[in-house]
Amino acid sequence: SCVHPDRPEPLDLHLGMFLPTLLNQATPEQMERFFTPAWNLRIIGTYAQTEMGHGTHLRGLETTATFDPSTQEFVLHSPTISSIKWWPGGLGKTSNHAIVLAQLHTQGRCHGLHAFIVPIRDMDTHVPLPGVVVGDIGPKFGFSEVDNGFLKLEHVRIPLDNMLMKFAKVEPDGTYVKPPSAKLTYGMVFIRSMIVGQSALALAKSCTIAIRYSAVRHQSELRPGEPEPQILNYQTQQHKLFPVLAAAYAFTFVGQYMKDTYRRISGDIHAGDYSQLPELHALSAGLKAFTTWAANAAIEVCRMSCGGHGYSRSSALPDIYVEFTPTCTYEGENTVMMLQTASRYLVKSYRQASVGQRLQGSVSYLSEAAAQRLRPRPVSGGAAPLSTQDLLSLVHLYQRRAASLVELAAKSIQQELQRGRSQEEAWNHSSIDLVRASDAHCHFVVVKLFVDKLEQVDDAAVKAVLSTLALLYALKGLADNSGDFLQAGLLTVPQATRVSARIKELLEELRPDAVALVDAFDLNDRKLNSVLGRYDGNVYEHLYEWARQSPLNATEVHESFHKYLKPLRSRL
Ligand SMILES: CCCCCCCCCC/C=C\CCCC(=O)SCCNC(=O)CCNC(=O)[C@H](O)C(C)(C)COP(=O)(O)OP(=O)(O)OC[C@H]1O[C@@H](n2cnc3c(N)ncnc32)[C@H](O)[C@@H]1OP(=O)(O)O
Ligand SMILES: Cc1cc2nc3c(=O)[nH]c(=O)nc-3n(C[C@H](O)[C@H](O)[C@H](O)COP(=O)(O)OP(=O)(O)OC[C@H]3O[C@@H](n4cnc5c(N)ncnc54)[C@H](O)[C@@H]3O)c2cc1C
Repeated sequence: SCVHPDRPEPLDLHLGMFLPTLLNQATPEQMERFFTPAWNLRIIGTYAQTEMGHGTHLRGLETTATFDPSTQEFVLHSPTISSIKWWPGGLGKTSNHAIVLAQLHTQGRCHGLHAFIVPIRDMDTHVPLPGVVVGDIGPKFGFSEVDNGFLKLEHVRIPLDNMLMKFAKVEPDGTYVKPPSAKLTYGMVFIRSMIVGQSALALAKSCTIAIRYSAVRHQSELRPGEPEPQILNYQTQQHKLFPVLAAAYAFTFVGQYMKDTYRRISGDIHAGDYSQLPELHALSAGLKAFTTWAANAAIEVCRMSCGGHGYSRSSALPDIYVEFTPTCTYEGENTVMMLQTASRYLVKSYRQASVGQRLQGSVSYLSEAAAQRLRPRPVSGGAAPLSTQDLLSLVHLYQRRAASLVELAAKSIQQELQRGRSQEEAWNHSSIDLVRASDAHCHFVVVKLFVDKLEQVDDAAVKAVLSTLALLYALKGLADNSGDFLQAGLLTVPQATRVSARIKELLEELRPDAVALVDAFDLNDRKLNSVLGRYDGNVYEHLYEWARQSPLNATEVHESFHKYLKPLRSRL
């Protein structure tokens, strides 16, 4: 069948990770030897890092690469059942090479995880090479188009020059040369940055389908005796879908920002300036987790808002969900990514700000908060006046919520230490607070970027409707997380009531533009692949046609009648 755009494919890892890893970590000679044939699909590769026993804990990966100076080769080996590479996309049946992440051993010492290019299948016959046991891991929740595979290496030898050596090196005598920064070998920042844009696309597709269908679907009675209304006129339907629409726009802008930031900082890194790598790691890890969790939940809201037909594959919503949901797991499991952002960036920045350091980038607000803590608090101590119309004041509110939760997490660690717990235990007993702090930080970044984007919009009408969407996104987030704002003294109960009232007004304001706002995503019918989301709104005829095409309808009397039902009857 023709390849459908956006469906997962066996070549995704080749295109999305094998080639980018070569670009980031191969020497010019290795680029010549591997990138060119890989670009021409002579070499088809995957990124084999995860093992059956470890995905998150990279330092726990067991595959070894031991240098043999007598033959100038590395010996790649899977020492235990749990060390078998497990999950890499395209590994099972498609790839003939793999970038294998293994613990490098040379001159009797282990130097940690490094990347090695390992041929796994014969370039002509595609038969697995000697010492290579490779196959598919079996059916999954989805991703049925992709042969996620396993790879067991039995003392497989590769040349010295198959270790990606742009940063770290092994000399012919086995001497290990450290990389300029240990962080350069982690990788994965590229895909995490791209996933933010994938979250936006998944949201745009889902709310386009759900909002268009909600404009076509008529159901029940709003006013006795009147025709059944469009379900999009129900306040509850708007309350489900319009925040998703707002998030789709928000994440589109964040996805663009993430791509631009990745491009800018990876350019600096290639020029030898690694100073921004911590910010890029923290931002990509946090925003990947924040946007995928939010999008994952929102796709289900869109599906359920379409009633029974949303559960039909004809809507495309089940497939969008099944294909999107692993983004919360792969490329860095979301909880772990949130902890990375908090522990490796936010708390570290909080401590620097607390001793007066002026912070830059997305955490500069922590310096403001530290300075604020040194100033005498206002006697009233109450929440500042809340404007449900002024976007900048809402950005400031999100900033203060984030600062408050970062401080709460940092203080929790301090308190645990004062109770006599070890560093590791203190951090673990504060990890719920750490995740909350990361979530709040990312939420602030998203709201701020949405509002910043409005400054670039010249068309008054477009700016007005985008401002309404931004207001809805910010106020809905405030309502959903009112506990944080109340706990931080940033919101009062009367203000929370006003927020709820304002949200209802915004839903009403957006109703006339809702369909135009999803049309603006410009997702054609082929890309949406949804009967419910058709641009022409001609749902029922196409739903009937779609059902008629079902394989089960190839015959009027299915063979099961003769094979099972009829014999069963005769035995009763
Ligand atoms: C163009 C066409 C495209 C076509 C289609 C493309 C679509 C592709 C679809 C792809 C589909 C599926 C792909 C899925 C692929 C995968 O899943 S690959 C495997 C992913 N696995 C992970 O992400 C593992 C997650 N775990 C980790 O990253 C590490 O274990 C973790 C960071 C959590 C902990 O590692 P430690 O070694 O314990 O590190 P720490 O002590 O926490 O930190 C040490 C310092 O290093 C810094 N750090 C950590 N990670 C990074 C990084 N990635 N980049 C930069 N820096 C990093 C960290 O901040 C610490 O710094 P400090 O010492 O504090 O200064
Ligand atoms: C569809 C799909 C495609 C994939 N493609 C690839 C690929 O191409 N290449 C590849 O190498 N891998 C791939 N993976 C594997 C993926 O990267 C891992 O599944 C992911 O990194 C999570 O690791 P894990 O499965 O070991 O889960 P675990 O790390 O075991 O996580 C299980 C639970 O433990 C928790 N946990 C783990 N560590 C901590 C911690 N330090 N603190 C708090 N909680 C913690 C997690 O939050 C989670 O709730 C793919 C996975 C999927 C589902």
